[in-house]
Order: sequence, then C-alpha cells, then structure tokens
Amino acid sequence: MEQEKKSQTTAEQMIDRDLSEQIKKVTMEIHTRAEKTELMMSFMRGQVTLAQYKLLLCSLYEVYQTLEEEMERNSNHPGVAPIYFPTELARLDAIAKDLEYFYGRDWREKIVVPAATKRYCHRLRQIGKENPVFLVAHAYTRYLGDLSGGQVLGRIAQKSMGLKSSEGLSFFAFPGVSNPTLFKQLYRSRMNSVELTEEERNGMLEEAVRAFELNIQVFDDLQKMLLTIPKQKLQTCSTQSVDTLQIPIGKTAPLFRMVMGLFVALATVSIGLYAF
Ligand code: HEM
Repeated sequence: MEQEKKSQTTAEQMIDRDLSEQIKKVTMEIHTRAEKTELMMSFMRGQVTLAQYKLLLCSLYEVYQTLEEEMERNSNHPGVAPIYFPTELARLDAIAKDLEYFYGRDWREKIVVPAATKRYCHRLRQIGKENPVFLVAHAYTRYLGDLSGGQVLGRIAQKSMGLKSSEGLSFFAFPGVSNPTLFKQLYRSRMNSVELTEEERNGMLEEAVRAFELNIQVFDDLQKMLLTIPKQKLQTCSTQSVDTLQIPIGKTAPLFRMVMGLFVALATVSIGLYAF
C-alpha cells in the first residue's frame, strides 16, 4: 500500500516536472488573453474580413520566416533537434502560396507589417543566436497553437470570407500530419525529453509567456493598422479578390455618374439664377 502510494506520488511529480505540462499551465491565462484580442474575436464570431486576414498573413510570413530560419540554423542543437519537424510543421511555403493567391505574383513587394512584428522577429533572432534552447517555447506557441485552435479557425475563416475552395487557406492545412492529436502527443514527449537546468527551465517558461505576449502585440497592432488602411490599401491590397475594404469600381460608376449629373444640373441652374 505504502509502496503503491509512493510510486503514485513519484508519477505525479514526474508529470508536474514535464515541460509540456508546465508550459501549458503558465500560459493558460495569457492564452485566454490572446483568444480575447479583437482579431481573434473577429475569427471566433465568424466576422474576419479579407483585409484582416491578408494583413495577418503578411505578419505570419515574417514571423515564420524568422522562426524557421533560426530553427534550421540550430537544428543540430541538443535542445532544438528533438522538436525539429520541418516536413510536418513548416509553414513558410504555405503562407507564401496564400499570399500569392491574395496579393498576386508581386506579393513580396506588397507585404506590410507593423512594428510589433519586427519586435517579435528581433526576439526570435536574438534567441536563435544567444539561447537556442528557448526556441522550443516559440515553436510550441506557434505550431501547437496552429495544430489546436488553428484548425477550427481555418474553417471559420473560409466561411467568413466566402472562399469557395481551400485556396488562400494553405496556412491552416498540415498535409504532413495525419492525426493532429497524436502528433501533439509526440511533440509534447519530445519537448519533455529536452534536458534543462533549473535556470533554463524557468527561462523557458518565461519565454513561452513572452511568445504569447508578442503574438498579442502583433494582433493589436494589426487592428490599429486596419484603421489607417483605406489610405494605403491600393498599394497593399490585391485587386484580384473581393476585399471588404475595396469598393468595386464597376458597381460605383453608375452611381458616381448620377451624382455628378445632378451636381452639374444644380450648378447650371444656380448660375442661371445668379445671372438672372
Ligand atoms: C480564437 C483564438 C483561439 C482559440 C479558439 C484557441 C483554442 C485552442 C484550443 C481549443 C486548444 C486545445 C486545448 C487542448 O488541447 O487542451 C488550444 C491549444 C493551444 N493554443 Fe490556442 N486558441 C486560440 C488562439 C491561440 C493563439 C493566438 C495562440 C498563440 C499564439 C494559441 C496557442 C495555443 C497553444 C500553444 C496550444 C497548445 C496547448 C497545449 O496543449 O499545451 N492559441 N487553443
């Protein structure tokens, strides 16, 4: 009996020491905050606009470019190697495909990102250079997030934007992962296999909270950018697709002509009356 109790306690203690469990616990509160950002709420309400999604894709491109570059550069590092799954998880090419769909072939020249995205990328580069093991916290935050809530968000996005096929939604698809739940289990066990000193473990937990914080700042900045986008939209948005912020010229022309006609008629009458 005593022996049974002892081994039970040891098993519980081991779970408590699992990095995946610890990270999940310390980021629980900030995960809720991330869910409640205006951008994520738009997704959840099924009201995400094409303008919002396109801007989000631009930032995701920059973030994944940096994250995946740093992961690759450090792929032999003992802290990074166990969670390095480029075939299954890499997002960069998928995002590039979506960007081309929405912005056209010259999408690279049209990418716009807010300051928060630059800050996020700066942090990723700094981590990659100075403390690669902390890339685990960043990879966890993005990839496990994409494999979890991201799946639901993909379906909602398709409906909200009225996209007929899955074109423009490659970001949400993981063709190399046949069972996300099983894959997440494998990923967690790999995270737990990384050997960490006590100091590194605490640093890792802090870095995971920071990773969420950086994402929240990007979302908030994107919403602010959207308020100013009508001025810039023609430089940044594609004419290829129906953008909620774009007014289709063909539909406005008759109305425009009618208003102008009325204006000219009024002006003529006014001048006539004045001359009289
Ligand atoms: C509307 C927004 C969001 C919704 C509805 C959502 C929903 C979810 C759900 C249902 C899970 C699965 C929980 C489980 O399996 O126990 C999950 C896990 C996760 N989410 Fe989110 N999420 C959202 C936004 C985010 C954001 C913005 C991030 C980070 C940038 C994120 C990161 C994660 C991570 C890392 C996990 C894995 C947790 C773990 O198993 O350790 N989520 N999310």
